[in-house]
Amino acid sequence: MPKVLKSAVPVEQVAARRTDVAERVRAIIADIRERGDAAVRDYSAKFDSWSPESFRLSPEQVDQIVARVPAQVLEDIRFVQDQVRTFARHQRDSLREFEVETLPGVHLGQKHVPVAAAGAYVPGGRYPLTASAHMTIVTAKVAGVPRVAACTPPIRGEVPDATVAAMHLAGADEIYLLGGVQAVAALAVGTETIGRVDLIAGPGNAYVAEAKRQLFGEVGIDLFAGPTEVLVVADQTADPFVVAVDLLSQAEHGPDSPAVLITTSEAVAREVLDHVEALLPGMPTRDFAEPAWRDHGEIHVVDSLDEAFALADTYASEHVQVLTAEPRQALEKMRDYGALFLGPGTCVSFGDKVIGTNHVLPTRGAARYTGGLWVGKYLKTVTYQEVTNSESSVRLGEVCGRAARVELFEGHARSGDVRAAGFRRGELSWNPA
Ligand SMILES: NC(=O)c1ccc[n+]([C@@H]2O[C@H](COP(=O)([O-])OP(=O)(O)OC[C@H]3O[C@@H](n4cnc5c(N)ncnc54)[C@H](O)[C@@H]3O)[C@@H](O)[C@H]2O)c1
Ligand SMILES: N[C@H](CO)Cc1c[nH]c[nH+]1
Ligand SMILES: [Zn+2]
Repeated sequence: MPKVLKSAVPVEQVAARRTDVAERVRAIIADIRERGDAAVRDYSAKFDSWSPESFRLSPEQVDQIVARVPAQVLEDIRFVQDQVRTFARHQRDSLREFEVETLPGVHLGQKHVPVAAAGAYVPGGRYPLTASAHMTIVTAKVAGVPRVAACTPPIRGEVPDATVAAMHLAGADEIYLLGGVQAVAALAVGTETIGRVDLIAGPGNAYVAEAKRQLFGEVGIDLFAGPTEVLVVADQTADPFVVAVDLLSQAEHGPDSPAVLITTSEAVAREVLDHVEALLPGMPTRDFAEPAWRDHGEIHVVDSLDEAFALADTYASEHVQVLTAEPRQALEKMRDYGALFLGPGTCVSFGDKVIGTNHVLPTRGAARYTGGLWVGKYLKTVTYQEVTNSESSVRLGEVCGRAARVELFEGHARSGDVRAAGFRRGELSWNPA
């Protein structure tokens, strides 16, 4: 019989917190629309103790910051950016542009055009999320975005040196030390000093994710990528200590980060619970991990792996770590997740920091309808058409006239009529004299 060994806080409590966040974000966006840069400055001072002369870093400031970063850190940034770039290039090369002739002289085509300007949000209010610079900016540049305006918040008034270095090395065209709703809103609506962009990509806390959600439409967004989530599917072969470490590795992101275990082994579940309790007090980030585990930690014991995968799908979790004897089964059995981590040889932290797949992933159920950030999110898949055969123009014009009139669209019908009649009588041609 399925059993719940640990459950999370009731959904109503979570919903109430979300409503509160949504209202605050709405008020900040409205204020920035009205007062522009002055409001941006006020919120940056309030939330991040940061109110410089200019939020944009000059090339000289960037050079000074990069010079402060230890050589090993820069080498690691370059290594990881190479991994991210390699994977992103494969994604780009997998995209097909084509033109097909569907009727004589009827040419239909598809192209992928990068957005002209993208905002790359690199989070970091609580701790530096340097790796998000690789994920957002390198990927945008592989997609061919000409203007990438990248924002990251200072951390309690301090410049995140490694993150700025990563933004620079990734190829950002503009770097702003600005975070939160104020950064997202400025990029979306444009202020005197920050030019508006066409699309904003990147992860963030509940405020950042909600700001992107509210501004969607006025600006494009990559996906809903809010507070981190992890779900582990484990059988009796899993090492309970590894499971506990992996759950806490993501719970440390913040007090609103869910960590869920679904296992077929009650013995593993009980050991995991003990390890988590033992590990938590020694975690330097326990201020985030403890409330996350207390309020959003769950342990479910189920009867079979099929049941485990089916239950896991209902969470549509951002990350799913599979620690079972045959982890690749998950590729067939699961549908709803941001990314899968198969077997004990890899982990969510590899995806977060080093391996090369993109760590900007859907949260709060968005994995039901989207995958994570990738080259394609910066591209617009557009179509075009051309007809170079008069008989086809006549035929399409006649069908168009009839089809449009069924829907009472007389204006549309006439566009079809003039082509049908014009090409039939030879009054229309491709090279008019
Ligand atoms: N889903 C993903 O792909 C993914 C990837 C990486 C990180 N994340 C998430 O990103 C988040 C990073 O969080 P963070 O806080 O360190 O950085 P952040 O950059 O997302 O947010 C920092 C900003 O939050 C704003 N803020 C803080 N308190 C506020 C309040 N009370 N009202 C309004 N605005 C407020 C501040 O303006 C600050 O600049 C974590 O939740 C992490 O889980 C998600
Ligand atoms: N786990 C985060 C995605 O939700 C990504 C990340 C970056 N650094 C640490 N973690
Ligand atoms: Zn992480």
